[in-house]
Amino acid sequence: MASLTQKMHQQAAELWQESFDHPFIKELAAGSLPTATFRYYLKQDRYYLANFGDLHKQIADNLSNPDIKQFLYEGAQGLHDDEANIRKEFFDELAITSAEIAQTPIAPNAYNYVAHMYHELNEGSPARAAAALLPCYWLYNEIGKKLIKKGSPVKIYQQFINTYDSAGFTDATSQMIQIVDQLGSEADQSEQAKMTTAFVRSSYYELHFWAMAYKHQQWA
Ligand SMILES: Cc1ncc(CN)c(N)n1
Repeated sequence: MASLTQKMHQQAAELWQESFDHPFIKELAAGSLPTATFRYYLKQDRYYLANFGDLHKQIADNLSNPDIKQFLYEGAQGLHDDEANIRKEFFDELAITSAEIAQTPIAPNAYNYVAHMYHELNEGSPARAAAALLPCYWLYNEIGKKLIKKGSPVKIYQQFINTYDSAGFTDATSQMIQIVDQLGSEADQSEQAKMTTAFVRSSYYELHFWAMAYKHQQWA
C-alpha cells in the first residue's frame, strides 16, 4: 500500500512536472538564465529560508518525539545541508550587498508561501506544518537529481544544482519524508487529508516561486 507521502507526491505530480518544465529551471540548466533573474530569486529566497528555519524550530517546540525534535532543531540551524554556506558564497559572488537586501521587500508569492506555512502551524497542527515543509526538501532534491545528469555550463548554476543533489540534502529529504509519514501514521483520516492539502499547496507555491523570480514579480 502506498505511504501517505507517496500519495501526497502523486497528488502534486502535475505541479511538480510544471516546476521541472519551468523556463527558470530549463534556463538554469542551459546556462541562459539571466543573472538578474537569479539575483532576484536569491534575494527572495533569503526571506523564504529565514522563515523556513524558524518554522522548523516552532514545529519542534510543538512536538514530543525526541528524534523528530532533534532533526527539526538541527534543520532550524541549517545543519542538514550546505545551503546556508553556499548562499553566502552566491551573495558575495553576485555582489548582493546588505544595502540592496534592505531595499528589497518580500514579493507577493514569497509572502504568500511563508504565510501559508505559518497558517498550517498556527491554525492547523504541527503535522500539517511539517507536511507543508516537505516539498521544499523533496522537490528541490528531485530537481537536483534531474539536473545533475547534464549539469549547467554556468559555475554558479552548477553549484546550485550540486547543493540539491548532495548526499547531505538527499539524506535530509529522506528523513523529512519519514517524519511526515510518522506524523501521518499518528493522525486520523481527516488530519491526513489536511496534511495532503498542505503539501499540495506548498507545491503550488514552489511552482509560483520560479514564476515569481522569472517575472521579477512586484507588488505593483
Ligand atoms: C522556495 C524554496 N523552496 C525550497 C528550497 C530548498 N531548501 C529553497 N531554497 N527555496
